[in-house]
Amino acid sequence: MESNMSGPYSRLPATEGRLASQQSETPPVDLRLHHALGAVEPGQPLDQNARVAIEVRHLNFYYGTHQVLFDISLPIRQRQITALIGPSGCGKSTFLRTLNRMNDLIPETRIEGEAIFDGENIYDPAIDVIRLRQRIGMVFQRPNPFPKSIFDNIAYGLRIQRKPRRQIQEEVERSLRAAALWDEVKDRLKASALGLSGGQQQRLCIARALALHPEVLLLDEPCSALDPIATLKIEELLLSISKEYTIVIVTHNMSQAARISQYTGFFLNGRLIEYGPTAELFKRPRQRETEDYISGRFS
Ligand SMILES: Nc1ncnc2c1ncn2[C@@H]1O[C@H](COP(=O)(O)OP(=O)(O)OP(=O)(O)O)[C@@H](O)[C@H]1O
Repeated sequence: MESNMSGPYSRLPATEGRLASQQSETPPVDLRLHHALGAVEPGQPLDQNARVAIEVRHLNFYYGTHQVLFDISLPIRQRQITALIGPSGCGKSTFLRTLNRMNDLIPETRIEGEAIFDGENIYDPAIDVIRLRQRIGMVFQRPNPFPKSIFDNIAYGLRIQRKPRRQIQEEVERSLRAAALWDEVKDRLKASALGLSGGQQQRLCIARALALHPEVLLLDEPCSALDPIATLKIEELLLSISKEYTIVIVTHNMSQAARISQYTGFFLNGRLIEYGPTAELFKRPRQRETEDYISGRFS
């Protein structure tokens, strides 16, 4: 066990939004809603003054001739957590990867529209993509530490940036502390990162991203390979760093979206059906499809 379940999380179920698809019978809607929302109000308090970090406008995306995103427009607000939910294959991950041009690595993809970040269009061919990915970091579904020591995993990017040794040491500690991992690993920084538990590895990957001082952190189902306790640790960590970082998280776990985010976007078949404050989207969805999804009528 990585931690005691205490504090506000002790009352919350860690039920996956995919529950219905894993059972032969769909649970009653009110039970699903209970699972989705838990015993607390959905949604973190909004910062009403939060600026827009990334303004996405009329985004279309194609794999070859296959269009998978249709006219997506939404603001990603600064130092708030935005959750992206929706059934499998609806385009959440593809959308997330458009935000730091990770899709560029996939051949024969095409994008239309724009995403304005710090006054520049992310899709402008003149953008320095390496720099963009430092400013908009990414953490993936499966923890993917390098087969190196814990220290070297964090130091890797800093060494590429030719940071002085002393600064690297400070950054390693700062990042591991921010990722709530320092106390667990401070006595074995030279040990292989592959010896850490799955949850620790994922926090290491978050620390590795934070070491490069990103402004935005994109997380693609970061807890899907983790047990409920490790999942709650990641959620606590995201809540603590969201005061400093803009976070966008793809999740299949509706209770997770309801617990940790200020804003939620619901995707279906490549379209953004609804976007808004998490509390409103979960309590008073405006679209029938959103209501059907969050109440478990399909998954
Ligand atoms: N590399 C790729 N090449 C071609 N098609 C792809 C590729 N990646 C995803 N797709 C297709 O794009 C669509 C959207 O997929 P995407 O992974 O973005 O959805 P998702 O909502 O994140 O799904 P999941 O929740 O299952 O991860 C799907 O039809 C998928 O098959």
